[in-house]
Amino acid sequence: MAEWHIGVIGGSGLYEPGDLQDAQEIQVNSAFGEPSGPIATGRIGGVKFSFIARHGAGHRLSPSDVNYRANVDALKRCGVTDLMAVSAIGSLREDIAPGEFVVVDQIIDRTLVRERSFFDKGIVAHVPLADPVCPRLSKMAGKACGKAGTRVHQGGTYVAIEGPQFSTRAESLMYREWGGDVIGMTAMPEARLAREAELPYVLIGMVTDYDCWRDKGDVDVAAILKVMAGNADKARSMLTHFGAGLPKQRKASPIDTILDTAIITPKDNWDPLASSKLDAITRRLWK
Ligand SMILES: CSC[C@H]1O[C@H](OP(=O)(O)O)[C@H](O)[C@@H]1O
Ligand SMILES: Nc1ncnc2[nH]cnc12
Repeated sequence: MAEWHIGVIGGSGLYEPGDLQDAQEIQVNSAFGEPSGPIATGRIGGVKFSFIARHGAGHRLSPSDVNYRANVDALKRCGVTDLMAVSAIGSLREDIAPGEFVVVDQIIDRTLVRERSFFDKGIVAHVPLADPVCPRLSKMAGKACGKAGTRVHQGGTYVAIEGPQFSTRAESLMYREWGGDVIGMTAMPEARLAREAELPYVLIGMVTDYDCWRDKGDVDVAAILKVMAGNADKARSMLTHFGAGLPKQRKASPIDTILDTAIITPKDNWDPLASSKLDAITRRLWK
């Protein structure tokens, strides 16, 4: 059993975590390039948290420009044990309304041009991804959303599009046919990379709009921004309740050691350059 250390990736609208005590801002270098910005570390409810704003200060990075590998690697270097993503999402279902939260449990990946693996050269790994989020964290996050006073949907399929444009109406209708419940632009490759970094991942979507399947018009960014401000307050409250509600000690998760059975390249054949880039992620296996 060990201490929790929650990494938080704050999406559109959530640029700072709120109630972070003993806060410090640190710059963390990654062998995978530049993270989106500095990491704020501190404690919420006595639990360690490290926070990064996904789109950087002032929201300068588009979903395709976010260096997802560097962000996950930098948080791993800080020693986080688990990863919580908070994201603005559109709804593909009548019953999921703007202002509500969805604890996502499945993802359909429609992204096109992103680095999606830490194991792209010199060491080959195939991690399982059937269930891309951690059920334990999802349950606790759902409870925390409820305590923050928002209606929460426990489970839902997120369609990850490349963006930055919103979808065409035909695409939006097709995603509904596919079983998509919500839509966004960032859950992939983030969830893939979290799994490769042996970090249990939870994704809390804050609904801002109905995408374009429902009404005649377009998705309206001005309307999104209005809903987003209220959502961000609720997300900060959710983080406070989440920190307060965690059990004192963290029990091991199967995801903590997922690379034991995923790396197919024998250690003797590991490329030294790949190995040194992957030092934070594979250090556990060096012994
Ligand atoms: C501002 S609406 C579109 C934008 O918001 C979401 O970002 P994030 O997932 O980081 O909250 C969505 O994925 C798009 O990037
Ligand atoms: N309708 C939508 N499509 C894609 N990403 C979104 N993020 C928030 N609303 C969205």
